[in-house]
Amino acid sequence: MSGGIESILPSWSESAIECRGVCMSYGKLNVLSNLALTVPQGHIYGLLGPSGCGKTTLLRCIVGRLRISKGRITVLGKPPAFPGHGVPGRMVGYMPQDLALYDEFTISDTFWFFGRIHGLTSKETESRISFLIEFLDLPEKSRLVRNLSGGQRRRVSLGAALLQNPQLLILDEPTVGVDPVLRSRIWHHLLEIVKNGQVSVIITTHYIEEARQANVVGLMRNGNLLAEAPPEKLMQQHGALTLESAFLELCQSSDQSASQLHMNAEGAEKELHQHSEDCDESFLILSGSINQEVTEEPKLRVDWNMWGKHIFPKWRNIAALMIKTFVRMKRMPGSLCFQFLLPVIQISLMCLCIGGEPKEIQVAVVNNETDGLFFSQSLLWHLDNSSVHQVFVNQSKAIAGVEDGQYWGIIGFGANFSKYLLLRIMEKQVTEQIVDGGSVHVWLDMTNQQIAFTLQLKLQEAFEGFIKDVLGIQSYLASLPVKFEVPIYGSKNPDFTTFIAPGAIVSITFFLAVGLTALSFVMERKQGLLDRCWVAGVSSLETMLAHLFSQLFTMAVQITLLLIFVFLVFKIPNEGSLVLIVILIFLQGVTGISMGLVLSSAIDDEQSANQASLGIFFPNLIISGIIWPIECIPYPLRYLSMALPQTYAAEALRCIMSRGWGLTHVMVWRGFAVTLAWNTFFLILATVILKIRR
Ligand SMILES: Nc1ncnc2c1ncn2[C@@H]1O[C@H](COP(=O)(O)OP(=O)(O)OP(=O)(O)O)[C@@H](O)[C@H]1O
Repeated sequence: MSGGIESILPSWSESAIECRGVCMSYGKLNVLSNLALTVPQGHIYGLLGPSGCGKTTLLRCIVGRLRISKGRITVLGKPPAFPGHGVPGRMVGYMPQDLALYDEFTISDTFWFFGRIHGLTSKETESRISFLIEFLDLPEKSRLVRNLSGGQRRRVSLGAALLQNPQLLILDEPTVGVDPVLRSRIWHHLLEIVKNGQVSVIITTHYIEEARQANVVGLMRNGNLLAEAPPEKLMQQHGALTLESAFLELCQSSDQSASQLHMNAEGAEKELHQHSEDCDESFLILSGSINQEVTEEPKLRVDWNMWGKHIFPKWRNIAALMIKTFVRMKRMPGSLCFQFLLPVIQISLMCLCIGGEPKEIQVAVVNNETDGLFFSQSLLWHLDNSSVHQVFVNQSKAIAGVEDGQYWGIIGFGANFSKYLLLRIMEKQVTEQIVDGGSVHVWLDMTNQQIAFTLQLKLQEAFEGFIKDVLGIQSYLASLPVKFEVPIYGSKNPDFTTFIAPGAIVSITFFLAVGLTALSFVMERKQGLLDRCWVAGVSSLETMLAHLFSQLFTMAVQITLLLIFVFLVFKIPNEGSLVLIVILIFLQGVTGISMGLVLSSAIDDEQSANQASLGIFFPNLIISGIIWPIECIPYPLRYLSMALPQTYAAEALRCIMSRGWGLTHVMVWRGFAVTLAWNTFFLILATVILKIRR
């Protein structure tokens, strides 16, 4: 059997594809075992076999998308993904089984997209589009792919593979769902393009009989090639009238060989040898015999190039991918508005609902004062009416009201409140009874900390205002012996919104970027779009960069709207540099994108991507000191908090906005440094995972 298929098939000097001793498995599932296959240059090769036998897997190994564990593959003279090789790239036209088309594209957009990647000129693209539309009987080129029928989509997908007139066509079931007339036209076209010997085609099909038009057919079963020969020879050999019956016969004899091998390995080996000798003149190759020979061949596998086939990114590809993203955005205005407005909605809700002062707190007032001064009344006038709603009732109704949850507390005055209060202020020595009678008695429902704190604060403010009224310039006599001077940073009455806003801005930007990146990559991978672009010559680095650049545009709009709302609408104070604020938020967005890349490289379906994004969101929000100061976090967790991407970034933004600090302060540059470090880490991690999982 030396020389393999080349020695027995007529007049093909070179092979377009050569596979020798190829093994490939998904985890423990061995899909290709010791497989040998030769696609002669300038011929059509029909790869046949039952569902699940490994045809698609083999094609993906041939285009370099899957890594083989053993053996050798040569495509157009070099291993796939060899540096500088056009496979993947312009030399190969790949039509995957799962169509892999952008639903939001029109037919014309689809061809333009692949045309840009292959570096076709506008004129070339236009003329190919006109030809393909006519040849593949496609509807108007302005029709959206998502509105096409299954068969029409399949033809668009075939058109994308034919677009650049590649030297090698790899077509995974291009004729499924295509009517017999068009099927015959497609075969006719394939026969035409291979005529001059420059183009080779490997095609899989479930319609075994249509493969009779191929120059060679390979019959695959259980990851092995049972036979490889011109169809007529194969039928002749088995005395079969159809290719299907020849295939059945081959399967049966392969089963018999396998069971005999199982019963008596030595005997079976002899038999196989005899059988292969018998077949030597018959153009039939049993995979067992050919494979034994080639497993000894040196293994040549290129796996150093994690990015595909070129190390330096091509701007042409990045531009094509960015145009793709913008076209898709244009076609999905609802989704675009959602992306732009979501951060604004989130920050607005946060500013409106968190950190504000409670309003209309119902409080029962029990005023038993009977003397003529009515200081109690004067003090109640100073109580902020917008926050505290006073309801005058008697003692028993007040207690019952608090117990029923009707009031948040009771403010009580004794019968001699005014008299005793005056005595307390004026006299040097007073009894405890006078101090007690001159005090406002407050019973609070303390189950709601924020409301209870507000009531305490409002009563304190009311008392201060009242004392000023009563004592005028001598009011200091009744003040606390603690004086809060003008604050060094911030205002005397800080609000919680000012504290939470910087952290909220950072986490909204970060998680939106995580979610959008992870989802878009996972969806594209699932639909086979990433694979198809990769085979067309786009490297993973270019895909990442294009996503980053387009996402930066989205982020620019998001951040502009976010800051307009934060500073102009909600008037959150800012003492620092707007430039630093914008850069830090952008960097956090980029960290989010890189984390999204990590998730999408590790996760295969959108549900898991959503779960992962959500799963990270809440713990991160809680532990990063965004909602509550990190000083409240117990120690082991505080170390974890410090290591998270948002803790120091939120702190830095807070320092810029509230204290007006710049990069000279450690708390500010530390936020930038940690953000950049996380960026680098996530990008390296995504690259490593992509390399491992490729
Ligand atoms: N990503 C994957 N992970 C794990 N197993 C896989 C994966 N892709 C395919 N397989 C398995 O590998 C085997 C071969 O699949 P493959 O898609 O190559 O078959 P096929 O011959 O192309 O089938 P069909 O004609 O139905 O498309 C099948 O058992 C399939 O379940």
